[in-house]
Order: sequence, then structure tokens, then C-alpha cells
Amino acid sequence: MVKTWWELQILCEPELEDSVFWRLGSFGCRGTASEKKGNQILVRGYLPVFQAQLLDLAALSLWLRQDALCMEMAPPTIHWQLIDEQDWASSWKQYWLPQEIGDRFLINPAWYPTPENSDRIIIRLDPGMAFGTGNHATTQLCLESLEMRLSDSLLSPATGEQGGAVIADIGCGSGILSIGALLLGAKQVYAVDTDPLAVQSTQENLLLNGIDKERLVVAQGSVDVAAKLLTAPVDGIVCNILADVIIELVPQMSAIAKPSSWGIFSGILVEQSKAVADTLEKNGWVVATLWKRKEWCCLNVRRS
Ligand SMILES: C[S@@+](CC[C@H](N)C(=O)[O-])C[C@H]1O[C@@H](n2cnc3c(N)ncnc32)[C@H](O)[C@@H]1O
Repeated sequence: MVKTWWELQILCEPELEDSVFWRLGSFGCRGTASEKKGNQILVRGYLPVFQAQLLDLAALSLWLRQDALCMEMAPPTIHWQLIDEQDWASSWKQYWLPQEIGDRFLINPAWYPTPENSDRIIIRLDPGMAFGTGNHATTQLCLESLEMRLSDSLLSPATGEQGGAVIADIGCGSGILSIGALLLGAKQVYAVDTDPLAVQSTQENLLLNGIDKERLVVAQGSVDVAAKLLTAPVDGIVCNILADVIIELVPQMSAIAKPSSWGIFSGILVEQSKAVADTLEKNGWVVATLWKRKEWCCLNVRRS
């Protein structure tokens, strides 16, 4: 039995209570409760931690705000926290199974035996506390986009010799996209994340996949840190963070790109795609394709 839960707390106008309950129910909350707090209502919702990642909670937060705007009410205040932190990092593992993604990848949890006769590229992963198991639609869209971008690579995945793409992975989480790119034949990846746990997880997953550590430079920070580590502009950028963050980082990411670079941007809700695309276009990128999965999308772009 899973004993670790997200507790979501939504403080709203009383008129919004029903719509908040409805939203939490359709989001998958297993239990809900409400109480009066002055002139407002505090609604609490509970769901197992493996059922939602931070991106999903951010999306829920956006929907709750949109629901309030549609009813011409003040937007609710939303908080979330993990409760009963009893070894949650291991309790969710039983729910995470090997998973095929796109045409080429197989994500294999580190505690499962590696399949011997698979014709897929196997990414072995233990994300620990970091985001990036491959279960999330945005990670899948990025891996599939990398497949497309790097499919004509003639490199040896084992050595990455003979040129090949140099890529920046902004917000690397578990390192899943960096490792995927390297196994597809990228020459080198510069991976950054503001979360130190993600940096640690990426380094550990690099070792798990037997990749030469010179091929993956990992550091804590954001695009500014990647820019300092780079010796030349990159051939490609992959960035799976929320839309607001991407919009803020586009000028800095453009500054580390070549005139011929490509980009893969996800973590974007479908309704936010126009704002991200507009910002990219203002900074000299052309949106080639927009791929959707569930409520999320991924922009595949290139420099004009
Ligand atoms: C949605 S996860 C993506 C993880 C992984 N790349 C994937 O696709 O599954 C976003 C990651 O971005 C990191 N992050 C958030 N804001 C950032 C910023 N401004 N710069 C760099 N990393 C950031 C978070 O710590 C988190 O690990």
C-alpha cells in the first residue's frame, strides 16, 4: 500500500467550491475535504505521489485559475506538499515498469534486468527524487523528437566519434534526454539543472548506462552556467521545463545556439504554445512542428 501522498490545498471563494471539487476529482484525487477559513473555503485533496509530477500539479494550478476567471471570481491560492514521507522514493518503484518510447527507446528501471534481445536503445534509469522516468508525456515527446533529429546520425553510439551533434539539455532532471541523445549518437551533451538532486541523478544515470563521462558535462544551474561551460555554440537544445520558464530563457538559449541549430521545447500546455512560439520567433527561431500528447505539447524549432 502506498503511504505517501500529495496534499493539495486550495483556498478559494465559496462560490468556487463545487468547481474545485470537480477539478480535483477529475485530476484523480482519492479524497477531498473542505473547511471554512474566514470568508473563504479551504479545499484539500489527496492523491498518491506516483500519480502526479510537479508539471501536472502546475497544470492543475493553471486550470483552477482558469476556472475562476471563467466564473469571474478571484483566482484561488494553491499549495501542495508531500505528507507522510515514509520512504516514498522506494514505494513508487513497484508502479514503474519498463516502457517503450517512440520507435527506438526502451526505458528500463535500474532494478529490472536489462533485456538481452531487444532491438531498442535501452536507457537504464534510477531517477531517485528527480523528474524524468519517461512516464510523462513531455519527456516522451522530447525523446521522440530527439529520435527524429538524430536519426540520420552515422555515429557509433558507443564512442560518439566522428563529429556528431553537441547538445545543451536545460533542466536535465534524471538525465533521461541527455542519455537518450548520447545513445542516439550525439557527440556531447552539456546538461544543467537548478536542482542539485537532478545533477546527482544525471551523474548516476550516466554511469548506469556506461557512457564515457567526458561526453556528458553536468552542472547545477541554468543556461548561464551552460554558456560558461561551452567552448562553442551548440547544434541543438532540448528543454523540458514549464512554458513560463522557457519564455524567460529563450534569449539566453538563443545566445548559445548556432545559426543552424535546432531546438526541442516541451513542458508546454497546449494553450500556452502560442506564447512560447511567439517568443521563439521573435528570437530568430522557426517553429517546424508542434506535437501534442494529452494536454501537453512539444515545439520542434530551428534557426531561420
Ligand atoms: C519537467 S523536468 C524535465 C526533466 C527531464 N529533462 C525530462 O524531460 O524528463 C524540469 C527540470 O527543470 C529543472 N528546472 C526548473 N527551472 C529551471 C531553470 N530555470 N533552469 C534549469 N533547470 C530548471 C527542474 O529542476 C526539473 O528537474
